[in-house]
Amino acid sequence: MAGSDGDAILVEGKARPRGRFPHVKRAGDLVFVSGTSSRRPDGTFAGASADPMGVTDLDVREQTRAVIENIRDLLEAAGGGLADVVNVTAYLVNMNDFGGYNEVYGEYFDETGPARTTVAVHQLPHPHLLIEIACVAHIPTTGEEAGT
Ligand SMILES: N/C(=C\C=C\C(=O)O)C(=O)O
Repeated sequence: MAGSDGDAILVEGKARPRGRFPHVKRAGDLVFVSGTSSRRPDGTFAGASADPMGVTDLDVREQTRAVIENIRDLLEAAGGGLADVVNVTAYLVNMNDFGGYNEVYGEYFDETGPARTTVAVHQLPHPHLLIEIACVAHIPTTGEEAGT
């Protein structure tokens, strides 16, 4: 954990938030994960490349996998994991990517897993992004967090 102010956590080794918000915020036994992309700590994106002419190659499957793996890391910093996720909100810039996204999603979660909502949005905070996911996890506190 890079920093923690009360129940707000910035996770060391992960891409820094692009604004003044934490990666993760705990509220009681619920842990809220900020919208997360496939961004790496160096600012590049898994599932996105561009040639010198600016022609892009964007892969929703690779981006979806990287997003979920990033979320896994954030949840582990909060003492939990993907199995604790109870709600997912996924933002796609193009519903034509739904199939690829849904396929990779199904490798991580099934009908016993979190509730899910998927919507298309006009834009995400970088033109190479096809997907961003925010989620909520149920991770009961152990008491150690409060120093008890
Ligand atoms: N969650 C937000 C941006 C995330 C960007 C990223 O993970 O690359 C936000 O601006 O609210």
